[in-house]
Amino acid sequence: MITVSNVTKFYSDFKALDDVSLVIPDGSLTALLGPSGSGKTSLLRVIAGLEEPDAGTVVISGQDVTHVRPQGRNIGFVFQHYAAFKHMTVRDNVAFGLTIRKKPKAQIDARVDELLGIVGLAGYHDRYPNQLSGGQRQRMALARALAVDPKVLLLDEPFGALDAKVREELRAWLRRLHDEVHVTTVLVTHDQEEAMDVAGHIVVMNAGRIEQVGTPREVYENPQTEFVLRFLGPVATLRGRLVRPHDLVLSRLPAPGSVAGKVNRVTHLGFEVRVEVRTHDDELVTAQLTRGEAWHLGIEAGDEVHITAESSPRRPGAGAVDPIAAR
Ligand SMILES: Nc1ncnc2c1ncn2[C@@H]1O[C@H](COP(=O)(O)OP(=O)(O)OP(=O)(O)O)[C@@H](O)[C@H]1O
Repeated sequence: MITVSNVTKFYSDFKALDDVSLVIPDGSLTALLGPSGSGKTSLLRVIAGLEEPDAGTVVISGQDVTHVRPQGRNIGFVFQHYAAFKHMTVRDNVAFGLTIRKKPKAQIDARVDELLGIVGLAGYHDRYPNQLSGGQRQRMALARALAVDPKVLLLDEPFGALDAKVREELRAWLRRLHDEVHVTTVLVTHDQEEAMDVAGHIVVMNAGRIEQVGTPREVYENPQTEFVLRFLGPVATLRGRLVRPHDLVLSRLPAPGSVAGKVNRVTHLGFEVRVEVRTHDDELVTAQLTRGEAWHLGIEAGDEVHITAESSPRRPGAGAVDPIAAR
């Protein structure tokens, strides 16, 4: 378990972290999610010991490590622009931490084989980093970080520099890897889809503070602040109330609490259909329908419709969100 208590971090007179407290459970995969400058990297660096906080403490597995150097914390790291040792083979890069700990050669060879298998680079022992693709290099970096059996794995935008398709593959792969090795993992990302896709817990950060902590479902379906609601997905405004566009229901006939309007535009985006409605109070509202729903309604520009806002957690069958059962 990682326990961060009342951590404040200044860079000169700029407060990058403002009284941050957080508990990261053992074996979890936690994403620190927030816009650029919200303090994600600073928090990760404080956990890693690369930055010392101005106030507060960091405890890892019961040990107060606030003033312990990174080398003494038993953590593994991977950064976005991972600096591999270019003159060393994949084998030697992965073995590095074990070699400097003077482990026996047979033990190192066995561990390297095992790790290269886990990260999908079996047989790549003798290549050099410049003979690998970007995604393969990041996987080698993960193998290297895992080699010394860290208690905690810290990843700062590890797939940030890669193209969308490779990122997606690596995310799926990271999830599987985490299921296999269960090392407590903290991942920094500014990409909400990446966080929702890969993490079991999401810590939403804004301006040096934590806005909300929860499972992907909790933070998406029960956002505690307007910031979280807006950061995690699109929002529409209906009579001043903020809702997700897919929680807007359109009907031909008025319903209790519905708002009347005229369809401005219908956009077909494959599975999704966006319907822009100008209400009679002159609000412009975009509802998101499935193709089936849109077809069923047979809606076209110029039609009169009635809009109702539904909140997804209360939709029949969905039930309340159970923080334990969700993911
Ligand atoms: N070494 C530093 N000296 C001065 N200011 C810094 C330093 N490192 C970070 N900052 C500032 O602290 C704030 C938080 O930075 P941090 O890197 O933690 O944010 P972030 O959420 O990780 O952002 P990004 O997604 O852009 O990396 C930013 O405003 C940044 O400019």
